[in-house]
Parts: sequence; C-alpha cells; structure tokens
Amino acid sequence: MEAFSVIVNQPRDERAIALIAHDQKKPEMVAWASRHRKVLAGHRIVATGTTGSLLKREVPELDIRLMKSGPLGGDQQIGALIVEDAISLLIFLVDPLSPHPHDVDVKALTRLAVVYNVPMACNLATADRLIAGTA
Ligand SMILES: O=C(CO)COP(=O)(O)O
Repeated sequence: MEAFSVIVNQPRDERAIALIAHDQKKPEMVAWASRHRKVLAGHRIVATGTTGSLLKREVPELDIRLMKSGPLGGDQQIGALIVEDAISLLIFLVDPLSPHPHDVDVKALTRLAVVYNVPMACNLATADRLIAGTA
C-alpha cells in the first residue's frame, strides 16, 4: 500500500504521528489537531480512515496518510507501523463508554504501543502534554 511504503523505512526523526479517535471523540480530535496544527504541520501524520478524512477536511494544512477505517483493520495497520518503528507518537482518543465491534483490535494496538515504548495518549490531557514535548 502506498500509504504504508512512504512511512516505513524513514529515518527516526521522520517517523509519523498516529491520530485516531472513536466516533464520540472525533469532535475533540478535530479541535485538538486544530489547536496544535502548527506543531502537527511539521510532521508526517497517519490516521485511521474516518478520523483522517475528517481531519483532512477540517485541518487541511496537515499531511495525513489514511489507513483503513478502524473497524476494517486500520488499528491493526497502525499497529504494524509501530512494529516497523515508523510511529513516534500515538494519540488515540478512546471512548470507554461505547461498545466497539473491533475492541480486540483496539486492545492489540494499545498493547503494541506499550511493548514498543511508543508515547501514547488516550485522553486530551495526556495528548496536550505529549504534543507540548514534541518539536
Ligand atoms: O475505530 C477506530 C479506532 O478503533 C477509529 O477508526 P475511524 O477513524 O475509521 O473511525
């Protein structure tokens, strides 16, 4: 996949920031990305399908590679990028109050972020602190 091949095998400082939000958290993700667009615009970004499409429309200055939608394997694709050392930061705004058919994929992705020691934010407070520490 083209989106994959332009992200893997990058020098470490060109690794991508991964952005994902569950449906109830998508408005928060758009507002967060908009608030931090100056920092984000200096990075490659990879996102799951629906989150990324929304961000492309609402924050057009961002360079976003779209993966599949989460329920169709997008979380797993981003997990694979973590394994390839292609992700510098994972911002995953999860909705803990709704059921998700692909819950096992969500767990697998967050597990890989822990295994590979990728800085990961699952809520806005942590996302703000992580991006503040990103050049
Ligand atoms: O479901 C998701 C994460 O588990 C997000 O996927 P979308 O961005 O395609 O909605």
